[in-house]
Amino acid sequence: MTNQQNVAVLDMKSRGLRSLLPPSSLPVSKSFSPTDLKMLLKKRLEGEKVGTKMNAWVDSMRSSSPTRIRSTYSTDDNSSWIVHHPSALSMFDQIMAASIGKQIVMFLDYDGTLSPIVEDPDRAFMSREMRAAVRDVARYFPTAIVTGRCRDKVYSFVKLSGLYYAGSHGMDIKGPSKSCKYKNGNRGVLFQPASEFLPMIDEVYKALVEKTKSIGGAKVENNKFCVSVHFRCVDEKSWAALAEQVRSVLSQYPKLKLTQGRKVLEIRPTIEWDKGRALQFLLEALGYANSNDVLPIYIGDDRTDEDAFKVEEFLRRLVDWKKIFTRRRSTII
Ligand SMILES: O=P(O)(O)OC[C@H]1O[C@H](O[C@H]2O[C@H](CO)[C@@H](O)[C@H](O)[C@H]2O)[C@H](O)[C@@H](O)[C@@H]1O
Repeated sequence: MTNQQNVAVLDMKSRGLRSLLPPSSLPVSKSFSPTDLKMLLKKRLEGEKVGTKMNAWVDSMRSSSPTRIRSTYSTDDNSSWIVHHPSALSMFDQIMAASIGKQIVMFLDYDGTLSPIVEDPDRAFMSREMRAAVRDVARYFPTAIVTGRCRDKVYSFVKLSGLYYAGSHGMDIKGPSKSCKYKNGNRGVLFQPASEFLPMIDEVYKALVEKTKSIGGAKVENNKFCVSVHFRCVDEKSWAALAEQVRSVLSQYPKLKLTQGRKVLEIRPTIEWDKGRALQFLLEALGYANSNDVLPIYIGDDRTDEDAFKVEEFLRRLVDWKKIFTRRRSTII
């Protein structure tokens, strides 16, 4: 009887423990003290917490970069996103009407907006036609490239000196290297609100390169004030492993946070600064702080995958409009 009871108790413990530990790690004949059990339970709960977090990460990695098919909305559906956010091209005349008497300032995202999305981030080149369209727009309107990329890298792709560049998600802002004819112009502007994070970002970059080197297709990109971990070329089966490596590095750096882009995990400082703040900063630098005389236009791809041809067409129409408008005004005068 006693024996049976003992067996029963042992059985209960081992069944209970089996659910706390992976099967292979269960020493069947070992008896566990209440303290052991408490510790195991605590570990299990911690594990579950991390596990839940990891599942959430992987789910959101899966949902990043929706396909064109998923982002095509039916205009019949009143609740669809596109009804509330109509194409800038179809609203072109209305936008231009709203811009009369105001200075248009152009803000352009790079990846997925000026350049197509490609597998290798080092080969995301923009077309010659797109470069010409951006160059023309910048002739008529103050123009800034606002990107998650390192500023020098995006400059090496865009190769236009008359523009403002805000790299590292707006944490690295520089004015045009050639003379600028706009209001205050503020040609020499250089703003780096996260400069104290440089050594930390460099350290994290190295740690991530090391930790992810065994995961096929993973690529870590140093964007100076932030780091990108690309998983576009990683087999989906390894996404959880990759996310776990990123999490383990990030857990050592409470001053850094994780955000997500298109098939990319982005690690950046927890400062109150982003592309939106960079946009405000640039408007101020151009002399349009709290001004009603300005119409900022931002073109970015976000999650809806705007077609680069549409972006180019919009830029061209803007320049044509400006030329016609200027001609008309000078005829009236
Ligand atoms: O703000 P953005 O200019 O859109 O930069 C965001 C990230 O863009 C780049 O990655 C994306 O484009 C790559 C090339 O087409 C593609 O391979 C990757 O999957 C996309 O996420 C850039 O490489 C990242 O560093 C930026 O964070």
